[in-house]
Amino acid sequence: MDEVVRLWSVRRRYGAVTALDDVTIGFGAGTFTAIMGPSGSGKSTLLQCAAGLDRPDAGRVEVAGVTLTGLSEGRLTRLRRERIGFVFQAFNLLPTLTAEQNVGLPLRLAGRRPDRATVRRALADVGLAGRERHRPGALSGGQQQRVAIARALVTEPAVLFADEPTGALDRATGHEVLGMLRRLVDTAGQTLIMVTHDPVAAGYADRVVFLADGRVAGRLDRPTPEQVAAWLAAPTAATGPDPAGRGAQGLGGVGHGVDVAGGAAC
Ligand SMILES: Nc1ncnc2c1ncn2[C@@H]1O[C@H](COP(=O)(O)OP(=O)(O)OP(=O)(O)O)[C@@H](O)[C@H]1O
Repeated sequence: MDEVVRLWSVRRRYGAVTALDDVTIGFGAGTFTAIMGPSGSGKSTLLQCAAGLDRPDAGRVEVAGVTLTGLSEGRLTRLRRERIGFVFQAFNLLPTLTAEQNVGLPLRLAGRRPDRATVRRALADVGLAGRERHRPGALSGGQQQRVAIARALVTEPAVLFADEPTGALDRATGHEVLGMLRRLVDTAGQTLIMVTHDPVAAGYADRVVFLADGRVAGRLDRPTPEQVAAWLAAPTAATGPDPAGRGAQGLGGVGHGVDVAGGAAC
């Protein structure tokens, strides 16, 4: 399978803290991956490095066939604008702009005149036809996140990164947004990489990658929320020093599709 995003031996330190430690991982085209792990395990750092928002100290990152390492700030910014979409927990919409104007913003930043039909289609694709003139304050949390998703997708990015996209939403609204993201992957072939703490949210993904102490500690294919919760409930066993024991202790009863990677490629 083609990989849209690939990291090779990526390391990122902040002073004495090693946030990412020799991470090698690939993300297939048209797949939905959830990144999970305890607080401080390096999830956001992984996302930021993969999206070109942060630069690793060592290793290589490739997005849509372009190696980010060594790109000038200008070229990196252009690549981010044209090939990468990002959705945050806090929506990050501009409150004085309408939904339509918010969605058109990335096109303006890329020096393109937003075509009204393109912007309206992006809003319709996330179920917001008829809300084009609403400002964020007149929209519900779920609708605001849909505007943010339309904004991230309007440039037709090769990959969409989402950092806790349902963290600020109630459970029912979160399900709606996750269902919509799932459909984007299934029907439009969107590649999606999402950080989440929520096993239910991770259950929408094709694969869960678990981080611990800045390393890839394991992965779970076709995850159910119960399998994800079982993994998270035994992180020490799952990432312990004995590779043979890790699988047996950390994943008891989890079933098929489970792999303990221990920092190796996924
Ligand atoms: N800009 C920074 N300066 C200093 N330390 C940082 C910085 N960013 C991250 N770190 C540290 O790197 C480690 C990994 O942080 P990161 O935010 O990637 O973890 P996370 O798994 O996303 O955590 P959380 O689930 O709490 O958001 C942590 O120890 C964190 O304190």
